[in-house]
Amino acid sequence: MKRQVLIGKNLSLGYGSGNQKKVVLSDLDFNLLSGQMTCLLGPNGVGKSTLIKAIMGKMEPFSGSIELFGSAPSTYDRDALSKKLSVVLSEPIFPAQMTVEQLVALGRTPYLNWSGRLSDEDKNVVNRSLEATKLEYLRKERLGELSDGQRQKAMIARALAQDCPVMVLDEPTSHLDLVNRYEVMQLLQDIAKTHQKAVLVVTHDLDIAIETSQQLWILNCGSPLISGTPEDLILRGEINHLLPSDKYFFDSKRGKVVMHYQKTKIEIEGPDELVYWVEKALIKSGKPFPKDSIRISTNPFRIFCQDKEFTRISELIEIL
Ligand SMILES: Nc1ncnc2c1ncn2[C@@H]1O[C@H](COP(=O)(O)OP(=O)(O)OP(=O)(O)O)[C@@H](O)[C@H]1O
Repeated sequence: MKRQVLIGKNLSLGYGSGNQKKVVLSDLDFNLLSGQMTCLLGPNGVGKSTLIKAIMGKMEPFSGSIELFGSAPSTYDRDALSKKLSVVLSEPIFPAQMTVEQLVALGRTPYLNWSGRLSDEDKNVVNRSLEATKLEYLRKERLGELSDGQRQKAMIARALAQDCPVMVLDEPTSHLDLVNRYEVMQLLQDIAKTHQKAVLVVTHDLDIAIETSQQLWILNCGSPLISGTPEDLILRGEINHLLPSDKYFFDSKRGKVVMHYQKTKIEIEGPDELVYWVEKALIKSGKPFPKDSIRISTNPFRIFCQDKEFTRISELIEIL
C-alpha cells in the first residue's frame, strides 16, 4: 500500500522579501509516495534545488504548505528530521581526510547512543550500504583521493546507511559513467520498492529516469508541476513540456529525444530502422543529397546508390 509521505499544496517558494522578493516556484502541488522512485526533471534554473531546500526545512514557503509525515519540515528538530529524511546534495562538502567507511558510518549518527559507538547492527548497515553501492574495495580510501564518481557513490552509501523513509538526492549520478548511472538509479528504485521508501531524485537524465522510475515530476517555468508515470506522460505527449523548443521532441516510438530534422527529398528504400539512420547521417553530414535514390539491404548490410555499393554510411557520404 503506497503512502503519501511528502505533500506540497499551493506551494510558492523563492528568495528575499518585500520589494526584493523573487518567486521561483508557485502554485506547486505534489505527493511523494512511499515504495516508489520519483524523478524530478526540469531545465536549469527552474527551481529544483530550491524545492529540495524547502523539503529539507531550510526555507519557509512564501505561501502554501509542505508536509513531511504531516508536519512542516522546518518544525522538526535536527535529530528527528535526520531519522525521516536523508539528503544527497549535488555539491557535497566533505572532509578530504575522512575514509569512505567513516563517511558511510556518519549515516548512522542519528541512531547512536550517548557513547557515540556503532553497534553491531550499525556496522551491518554500513557494510550493507557499501556492498549495495559496490564500494567495499574503497572502504579505507580517503575521500580526497577518490574520483568524483566514486565520491558521489560514497555520498549515496552514506544516505543509504541513514536508513530513512524518505531519501532525496540532487543529481546523484552527474559524475558517474553511463553504466554506473543506470546501476545507481536501479539500486535506488530497488530500495524504494523493497523497503517501501519514498525516493526523490533530481536528474537531467531523461532516458534513465524513464527507464528506472515509477513517477516523473516535470517542472517548467510558469507551469504547474506535471506528474505521472513515465509511460503515461509519454503517451499523453506531456513529456514534451520538458522540451519547449521547436527543435526537439520526444519520439515515443524510439523512446528518446530527437531533433526535428528537415525531411530529405531523396527516396530511400529499405527497412524503416535502417532508413532512419542513413537519413540522419546524410542530414548531419551537410553534404548535398545524392540525386539518385538510395536502396538499403540487410544481411549483408549494403547501401546502393549511383550504381555503387557501400558497406558503411560514411563511404557513401565521402563521395557526395
Ligand atoms: N540563494 C539564492 N538567492 C537568490 N536566488 C537564488 C538563490 N539560489 C538560487 N536562486 C535562483 O533561484 C532560481 C532557481 O535555482 P535552482 O538552483 O533552484 O534551480 P535548479 O532547477 O536546481 O537548476 P539546475 O538544474 O541548474 O541545478 C534561479 O533563478 C537561481 O538564480
